Amino acid sequence: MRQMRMSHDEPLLAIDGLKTHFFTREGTVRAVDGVSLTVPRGKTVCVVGESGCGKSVTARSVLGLVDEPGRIIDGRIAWQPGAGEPVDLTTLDPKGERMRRIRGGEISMVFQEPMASLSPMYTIGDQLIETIRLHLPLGKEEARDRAVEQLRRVGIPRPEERLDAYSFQLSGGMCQRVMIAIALAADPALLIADEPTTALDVTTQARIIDLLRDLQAETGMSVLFITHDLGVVAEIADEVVVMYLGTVVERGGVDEIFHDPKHPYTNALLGSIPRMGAGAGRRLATIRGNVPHPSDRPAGCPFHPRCDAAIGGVCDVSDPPHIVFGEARSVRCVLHDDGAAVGGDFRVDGERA
Ligand SMILES: Nc1ncnc2c1ncn2[C@@H]1O[C@H](COP(=O)(O)OP(=O)(O)OP(=O)(O)O)[C@@H](O)[C@H]1O
Repeated sequence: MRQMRMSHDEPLLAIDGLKTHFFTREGTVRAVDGVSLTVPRGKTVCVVGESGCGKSVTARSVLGLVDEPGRIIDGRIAWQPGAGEPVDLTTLDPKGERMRRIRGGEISMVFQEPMASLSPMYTIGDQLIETIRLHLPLGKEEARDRAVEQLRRVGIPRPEERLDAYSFQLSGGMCQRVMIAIALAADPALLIADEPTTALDVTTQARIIDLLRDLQAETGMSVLFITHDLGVVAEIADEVVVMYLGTVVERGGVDEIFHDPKHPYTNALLGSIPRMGAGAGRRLATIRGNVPHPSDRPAGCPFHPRCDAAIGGVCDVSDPPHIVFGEARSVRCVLHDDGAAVGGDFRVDGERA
């Protein structure tokens, strides 16, 4: 079932300078603090970083799903599924008609806990058919046929029977397949997957990743995939966005990130991937220290207290420069603030982290 999408150069989604803060009694939590990234048409962009870096809050900001006491306080999220003018999602009422049509219709999301996302009170079929009828002008029978087709598409055996099952009768992997079927029910242009395999066992994880890759290739949709697992990134990404403490520290194509990482944080993340055949006695490198809480952000480069390459009097004092090497290739680090050091075509952007 290949979909034809209008091809033009603008990215499907362009997040620019997004700031989403939580105004808690204890103070302001700058969970997302100036994030810029783009999702091109038909590509999979992975957002990677340790827990607490702001990956989920970035994703939830796109769909107007930021929990209280959070608020988008700055930035733009340009959404352009067709050839017309982009809509800035930050300007839409999160509970309004337009956002409700976009959410689940044009942009869908799957979450980490499939069991928690499905209601135990209704059958799989009820929940799938409800989503289909919400977004597509189909009668009951047609919606039921489409529901069966959707379950078949995500690899659920005997889909007609499974329509009458409840989530608690299915395994975690099957529930995640159902969630993916619901997410894709209205053929969205963008699927946001927030750690969709983290709660699953390793074999099931691999199957779900394969499924998402196949569905992406079949439909031509774009995918924004959030994970802390660089092994998963290697499997599925076209482009990678590395986040640290509410900011994007590096962006690049998947090969560039794995073979030519520029930010010490990216390097450290790569050093912590378990490798096949590395030898049972070999200890895995871990990144020293922890991600500080966003309300307690260090001065200068947020990564400097954990960085082996940090320069005293520089990294602990000044914001790192944003160095742009190409459209989807950039790094925020003073180590590359020198043409001779990196070579090639680069410029230092005026914008600061
Ligand atoms: N409702 C909230 N109130 C206050 N702070 C919040 C709230 N939701 C998220 N945060 C804070 O925002 C920061 C970013 O959280 P986020 O969930 O986006 O991180 P993440 O990178 O997705 O991590 P994980 O992989 O653990 O989900 C965290 O420090 C978190 O404590």
